[in-house]
Amino acid sequence: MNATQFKKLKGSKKIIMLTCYDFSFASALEEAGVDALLVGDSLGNVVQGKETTLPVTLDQIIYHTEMVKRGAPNTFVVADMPFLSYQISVEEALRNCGLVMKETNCDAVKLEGGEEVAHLVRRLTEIGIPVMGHIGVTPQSAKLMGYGKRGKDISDAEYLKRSAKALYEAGAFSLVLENMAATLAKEITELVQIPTIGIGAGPECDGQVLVLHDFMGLTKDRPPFAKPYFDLRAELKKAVSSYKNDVEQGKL
Ligand SMILES: Nc1nc(=O)c2c([nH]1)NC[C@@H]1CN(c3ccc(C(=O)N[C@@H](CCC(=O)O)C(=O)O)cc3)CN21
Ligand SMILES: CC(C)C(=O)C(=O)O
Ligand SMILES: [Mg+2]
Repeated sequence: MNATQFKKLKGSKKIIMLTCYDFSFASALEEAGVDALLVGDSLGNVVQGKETTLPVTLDQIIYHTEMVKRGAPNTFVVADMPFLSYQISVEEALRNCGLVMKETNCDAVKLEGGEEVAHLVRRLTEIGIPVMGHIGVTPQSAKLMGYGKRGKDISDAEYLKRSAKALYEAGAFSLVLENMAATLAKEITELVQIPTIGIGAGPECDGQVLVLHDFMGLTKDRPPFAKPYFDLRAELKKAVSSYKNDVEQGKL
């Protein structure tokens, strides 16, 4: 699937997306039938144990994306551009996004920001790099804006709607809507002709994304909107105790 085909999923099916950071999970998630994998800069939190996504480097995103695409060669894989890899200048952004495409075989890049990055989305699209936008809570600006729900007052809601429109018009093939009022996410989903992928943005988006470790019930602190579908922490405790019994009873 290419990004133009991905775009056409709007209105035809709900898009199931998870984050992923390595080969084995990528392979298992492809087999499980997810539509798309995001190599999120959330790897800073769930893989590296950092407090924010800010320390994640371009090399780390390349390293993880290359492994994920190898594990899921037939799945749409998006690389999340890390902080400072696309904010300095259009030239640096084109070089860094291009490098990710060259070195990982991924299918698209994602970058955070609203109308203020639309010019960059247009340039990337012009050179053949598909861009997924990301508005609402944007963790790379959490030191400035925090993680609180977006779009609660009229001026923020207007900014987010203008931004969705600007990113769509600049050529973005899809938009992540993170932690925003569900009514606003619904309006944005109706406003743009590209699929919206929600996380904490209510049920009316065209698809949903969750951080894999939250989804599996592995993270201790997860955002209030992240619903676990498995209790991996509890299952690991049970499995370790069963392993311990086998070892102690000389069964191995
Ligand atoms: N494990 C994990 N899951 C995620 O979904 C995730 C990450 N990490 N790291 C990158 C970003 C950060 N995200 C977050 C993190 C926290 C809140 C959160 O706690 N929101 C509260 C308000 C907190 C505040 O006001 O400061 C809320 O009620 O919305 C939301 C999104 C989503 N992303
Ligand atoms: C939460 C998703 C959308 C993300 O950007 C990430 O995992 O880094
Ligand atoms: Mg991210």
